[in-house]
Amino acid sequence: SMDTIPRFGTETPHEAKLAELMDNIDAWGLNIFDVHNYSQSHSLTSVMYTIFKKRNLIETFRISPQKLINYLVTLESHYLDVPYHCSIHAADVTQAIHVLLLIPSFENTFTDLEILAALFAAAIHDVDHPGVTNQYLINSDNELALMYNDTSVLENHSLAVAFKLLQNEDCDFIENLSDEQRKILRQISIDMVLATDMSKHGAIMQTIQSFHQSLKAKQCKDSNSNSSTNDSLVLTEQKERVQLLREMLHCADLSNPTKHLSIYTQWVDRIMDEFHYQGDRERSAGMPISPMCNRRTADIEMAQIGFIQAIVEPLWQMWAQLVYPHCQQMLDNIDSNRQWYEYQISNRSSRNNTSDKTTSQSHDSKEQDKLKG
Ligand SMILES: COc1ccc(C2=NN(C3CCN(c4nc(N)nc5ccccc45)CC3)C(=O)[C@@H]3CC=CC[C@H]23)cc1OC
Ligand SMILES: [Mg+2]
Ligand SMILES: [Zn+2]
Repeated sequence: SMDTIPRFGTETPHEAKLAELMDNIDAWGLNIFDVHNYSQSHSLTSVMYTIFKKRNLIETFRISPQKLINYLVTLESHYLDVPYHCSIHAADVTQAIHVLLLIPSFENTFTDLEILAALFAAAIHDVDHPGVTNQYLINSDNELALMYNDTSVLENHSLAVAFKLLQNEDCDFIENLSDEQRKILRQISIDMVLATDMSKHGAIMQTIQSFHQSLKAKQCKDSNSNSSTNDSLVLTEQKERVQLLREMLHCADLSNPTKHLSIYTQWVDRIMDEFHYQGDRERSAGMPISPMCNRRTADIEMAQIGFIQAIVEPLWQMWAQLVYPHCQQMLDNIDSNRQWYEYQISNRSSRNNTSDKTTSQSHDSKEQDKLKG
C-alpha cells in the first residue's frame, strides 16, 4: 500500500536533507552527487521516482508505485561500479532531460507517453555499461561485439538489459499501458538510446541545422497569446518529435561541461579514470591505446578543450538557438569552463618556466613572494 513507500522511493536516514536537494529537481544546478550520498546510493531511483510523481505520470499511466520502485531499484543495481558510466550518470542524464523538457518552448510539444518514454530512455541508456568503449569491445573480440555485430554494441546491450528487466512481473510498471502505448514507448526508447552512440554524432549534427530552421519557421506566433506560449514548438509529426527527443538525450548525455565547474570537474575525473583504466588494459594486451586513454601521456585539460570545441559547444549552440533564450546558462557555463581549462594550461606553462619543476601551489606562492621581493 502507499504508506509503505518512502517519500523519495528509497529508505534513507537523511530524508530531510534529500527533500531539500529534491527542491532543486527542476534546476540545472541540482547536485546529483549529494543526491547519491543522501539517498544511500539510490540517486537514479530517487530522481526518477520524484520526477514521475511531480509529473503525475503515476496517475496518468496507472502505474503501481511499488512496481515502479521495484523496476528502478533493479535497474539501478544493474549499473556497474565503474567510475563514469555508473547509476549516478544515469540519474544525472535523467534529471537533465527532465529540465530540458520543462523549457517553455516545449510546453505544448510532447505527449505524456513521449515524456514517459524520454525519461525511461535516459534512465536505462547506459545500464550494465562495462566502463570500456564500443571500439575496445570490438578490438578485444568481446562477446557483446559478437552478439551485436560491432554495431552500437553498448547501446544495444543497455536496451536489451533494460527491457529484459521489465519482463519480471514485479517490475512491470507499464502493465496498464495499452499494447499500442507499450509499442510506442519501446519504439521511442530504442530510437533515443541508439542515438547516444557517439558514432551517430556526425549524422545528428548534419541534420540538426536544417531541422531546427524548419521548426523555427513553423513556430506558432499566435499574436494574442502571452509571451510564454508564444514560442512553443508544435510538431504535428511523431517522427519529428522523436527526432527532437533524440537530440535532447544526446545533449543530456553531453551535458557535463554545461554544469557548474565543481560538478563538471568531478565528471572529468571519473571519465578520465575510466578511459585510463581502459588504456591500461589495452597497453597490457599489446593493443593500440585509444585516444585520451593513455595515463602516461594524458593531457586532461587539452582533452576537455578539444571535447568542448569539437563536440559539446557546437551541439549546445544549435540547441540553445532553437530554444533561445532558455539555454543561455548552459552556454555560459561551457564558455567559463573552457576558459578555466585554458587558464590551467597557461598557468602550467608559466609554472614550468620557474627554476624547480615542482608544481605545488605552495611553491608557486613562495615563488611569487620572491618575485615581489
Ligand atoms: C567530462 O568529459 C567527458 C565526458 C564524456 C565523454 C565521452 N566521450 N566519448 C567519445 C567522444 C569523442 N571522442 C573523441 N575521440 C577522438 N578520437 N578525438 C576526439 C577529439 C576531441 C573530442 C573528443 C574526441 C571519443 C570519446 C564517448 O563516446 C562517451 C560515451 C557517450 C557520450 C560521451 C562520452 C568524454 C569526456 O571528455 C573527453
Ligand atoms: Mg552510452
Ligand atoms: Zn551516457
